[in-house]
Amino acid sequence: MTEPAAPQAGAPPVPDVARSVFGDALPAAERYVARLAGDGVTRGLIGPREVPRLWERHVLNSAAVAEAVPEGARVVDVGSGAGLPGVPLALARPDVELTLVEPMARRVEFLEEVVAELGVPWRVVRGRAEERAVVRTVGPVDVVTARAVAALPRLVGWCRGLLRPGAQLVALVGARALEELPALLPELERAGMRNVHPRAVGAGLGEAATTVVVMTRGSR
Ligand SMILES: C[S@@+](CC[C@H](N)C(=O)[O-])C[C@H]1O[C@@H](n2cnc3c(N)ncnc32)[C@H](O)[C@@H]1O
Repeated sequence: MTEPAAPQAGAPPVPDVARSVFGDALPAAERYVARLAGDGVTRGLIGPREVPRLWERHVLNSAAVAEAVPEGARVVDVGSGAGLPGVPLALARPDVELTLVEPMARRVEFLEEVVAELGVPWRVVRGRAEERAVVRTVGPVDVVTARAVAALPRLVGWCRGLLRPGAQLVALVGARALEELPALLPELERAGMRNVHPRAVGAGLGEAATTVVVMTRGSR
């Protein structure tokens, strides 16, 4: 995929667990982290205080999503921002076919540069998930991933058109969204989603372990 990464000034050290998560793609993951720590900060995509915790809080936390994604899935990462969780997911799981969807021009530019630097076959699409042109270009897919994009009911409304019936939405959520989940179930079901459940992922990744909410689009 890419040559081994040269150590970069300012890039945080690689945690041991990253080797087992990324395997042969570790050099590519290191390049991505170096780019986030450099360009990502100067261009305002990542806060400078995030740099020391880029691996655990962002990259490994995103790669943990891989556990909830079936083999060979067509995946769209919606509201990808600087590439999270899509980029670490697809580096950890080269079997998936990844599209990154993001409306903001400077973030799209960053994502296109990441794809070019890593020499990977991912698509970057500029637009909002719910736009007809985006749905026409991208969908329908097997899995939509999202981190920190919107509350679940709104996210479902935006992503429905991208999900084929039976496809899954996998959303990384914080503690508050998890607490609110039981109260949201009727609304999510009215929006056509089935089998909505939280799933712990990334056991063994230390502080990068997290929870995703997984739900399946029904047939209507
Ligand atoms: C808080 S950022 C999170 C970025 C990234 N997922 C992460 O975890 O670092 C939310 C992102 O969602 C994008 N976004 C907002 N509304 C969107 C929509 N309707 N469709 C796709 N992306 C959207 C924003 O441009 C922004 O990049």
